[in-house]
Amino acid sequence: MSGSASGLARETAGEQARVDERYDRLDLLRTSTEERLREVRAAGSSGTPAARMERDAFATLYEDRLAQLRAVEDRLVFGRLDLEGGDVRYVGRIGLSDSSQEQLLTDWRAPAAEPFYRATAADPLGVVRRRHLTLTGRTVTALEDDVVADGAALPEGMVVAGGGALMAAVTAARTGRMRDVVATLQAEQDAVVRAPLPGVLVVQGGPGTGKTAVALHRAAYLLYAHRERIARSGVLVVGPNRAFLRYIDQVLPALGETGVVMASLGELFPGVRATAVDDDAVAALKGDPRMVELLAAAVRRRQRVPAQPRRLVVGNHRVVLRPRTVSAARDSARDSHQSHNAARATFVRRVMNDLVRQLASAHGTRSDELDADTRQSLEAELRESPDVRREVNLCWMPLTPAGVLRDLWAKRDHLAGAAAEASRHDRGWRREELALLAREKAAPLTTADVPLLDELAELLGEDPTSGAADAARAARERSDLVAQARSVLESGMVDPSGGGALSAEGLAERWATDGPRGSVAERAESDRTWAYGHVVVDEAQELSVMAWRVLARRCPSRSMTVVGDLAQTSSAAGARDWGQALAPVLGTGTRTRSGVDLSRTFTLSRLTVNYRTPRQVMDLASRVLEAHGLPEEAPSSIRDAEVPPAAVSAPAPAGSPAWTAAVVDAVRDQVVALGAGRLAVVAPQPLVAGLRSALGEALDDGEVRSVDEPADAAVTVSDVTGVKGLEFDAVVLCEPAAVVDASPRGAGDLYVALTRPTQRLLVVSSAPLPAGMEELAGGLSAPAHRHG
Ligand SMILES: Nc1ncnc2c1ncn2[C@@H]1O[C@H](COP(=O)(O)OP(=O)(O)OP(=O)(O)O)[C@@H](O)[C@H]1O
Repeated sequence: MSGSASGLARETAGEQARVDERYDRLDLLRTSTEERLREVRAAGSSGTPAARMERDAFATLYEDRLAQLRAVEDRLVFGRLDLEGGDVRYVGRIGLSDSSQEQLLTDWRAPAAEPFYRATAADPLGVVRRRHLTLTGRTVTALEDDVVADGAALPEGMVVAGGGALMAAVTAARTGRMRDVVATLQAEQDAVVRAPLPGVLVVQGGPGTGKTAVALHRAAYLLYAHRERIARSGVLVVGPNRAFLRYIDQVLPALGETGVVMASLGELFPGVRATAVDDDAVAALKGDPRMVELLAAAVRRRQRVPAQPRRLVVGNHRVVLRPRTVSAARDSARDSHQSHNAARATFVRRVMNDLVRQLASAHGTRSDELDADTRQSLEAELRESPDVRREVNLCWMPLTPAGVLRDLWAKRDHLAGAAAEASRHDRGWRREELALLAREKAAPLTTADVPLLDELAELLGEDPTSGAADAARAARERSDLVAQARSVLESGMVDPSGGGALSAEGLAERWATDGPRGSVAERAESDRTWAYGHVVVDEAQELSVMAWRVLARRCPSRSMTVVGDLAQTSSAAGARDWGQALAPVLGTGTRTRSGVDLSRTFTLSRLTVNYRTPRQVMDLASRVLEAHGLPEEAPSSIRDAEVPPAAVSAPAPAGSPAWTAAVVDAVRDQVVALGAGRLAVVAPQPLVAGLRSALGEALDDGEVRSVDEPADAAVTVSDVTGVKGLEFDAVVLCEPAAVVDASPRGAGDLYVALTRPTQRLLVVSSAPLPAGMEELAGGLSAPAHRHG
């Protein structure tokens, strides 16, 4: 069933008029918000502090609203539902109503929009026809209809347009930035997006199944649907590295959400931005649960008892720091079960008591006769003594996480001693393992160090002398200020112009839950002990036990969305089983004294359709998956490749000049064949630098980039780790056998590399192709033949 050409033209013109009406409304809201912002700013910095704070608060609010209204420009309206009974509902990025409060546009996250994603012929949810509108700029360029109700039930004269909004979206050339998929979210994805807030939801899905897309849409959905519960505590999205976060950073703003905190694993500790990466084996050790005991032992070993009594000069007198006294003080400080820095006060008090007694008797006074003033002056005398300060500090120093960690890696005796002590509680540490962990004191902190810093921060507590304490204090002060600002607004100061989205009620309600925009993000980022309302983890299969422990601390409510693919695990500390990986989050093994199991469970959802990779490429990747016995089934693709995957055999060993020339030739051919679009050259790590410089010389200036550079480069050269989670129109994969051999999880890496292209895959290899790729090997062509 389909409409005639003229019927379709009429239909399109009708939709255009409706779309124009909604953009007009958007324009009006923007103009009035701009106007209000101008007025607030024009008032300048005059008036009482309360009035200034009030204006600041309004300015933030208007800026926030304006940013949101601007962010939804692209594809503001994308859906229409024709409902039984004749009602029509438009679905778009935000909710809009006209001046008489008639709903013009339904926010995609509202319950009323759900049938747009969920209605099926079997369960039409009251929908007769679902229409996808494709816009270019503000112009309607295509319509596509699904008849959801029984065709016979269609109202007379209803036009049904063909098209392919999903196909158009998945075949579009990639820009290097992820786009939202709100217009074409599929039912299995929508079910994940709208899943209930509480608990741990694991989304297992093969490559290209939209896990990242779904995770981000879910964050936006939760902030909309449960704003009152989580806006104040915030949502944290964790990705593997900065390049990945840059790739996804436009999705949430386009969905109207700007206050989400995005962090890579290396940024989860306030004040640290670790980008250095350890070798696999070292990272695996740093992610090992044995680290918990090792770090605890390292801290305990910094609570020292001198082997011999120490004579200390205090003015003209002498006192003795006795090992027995220090040992007793240490025991009572430890018994307080406080963190190291907090318990130091107990330790010092106990030691000082003994020293005060000695000094009193040196002065000829009995300590049991001391009045408070005398006691205070004796203590002051002791504190002024450099000997006392030094020796007491040596026994129980205030410590910082970074200081302890650097010392642990740099000082052999520290590490060996802590390992020996930890081994009493835990499986022992082998000498070779300790040798791997050793490092120069000046070496930069790595991403795998970050969870260890967090663990140490738990053991050490706040160091009153460190910058972190200042930052936490500043965050608390800011938080107080925000509370004050909120109360000013709540005390009756409302927007006098009223009406529309910024009505008095709306404003008051909003301030009660939100505070000024950015404030949650700012506070959360600078406060290690911040408890997020929800945490979303992408590429979750790569996280070590130690990293999961950090996330468990950041999210005491354990409301989490965890997305990943066990078949793509490449880090040695990563997951092979979700239940095991999540043990630190679920509290697995936690029991009450009477044996009641307190551990939580998680809900598992699966995504099964690959929207990225063409069928022929995915088939190849599935054969690799099977041949190497990787867990999980490959997803099915929704479209065929225009060009099937191919392989060329390189004429000389990898890395040689002739090999490099063959790769450069292959890349040049692909760039030409691709036209517009992005290409990745993926190679084993040792070959990356050579390829990057050869391609830089051979191709046009500025065309070749590493993944760390701006993502819109035409050609990216990277190892597999760098392209994880990303996608490219074409991929030239070099030396797949070496990718497999490079690490115990090499087959997973090959699977990742093979599933990056949206259109073309070309393999260049000097060695025989690995298991699963035999069919491609059958078609191996020598470059000379190819070019001949
Ligand atoms: N419903 C959809 N409509 C249109 N495009 C979609 C849809 N779902 C996913 N995509 C597209 O498919 C591609 C893959 O999505 P995404 O990167 O989220 O997958 P992934 O499961 O995280 O993949 P990987 O595990 O390989 O990192 C993206 O380009 C995304 O925009």
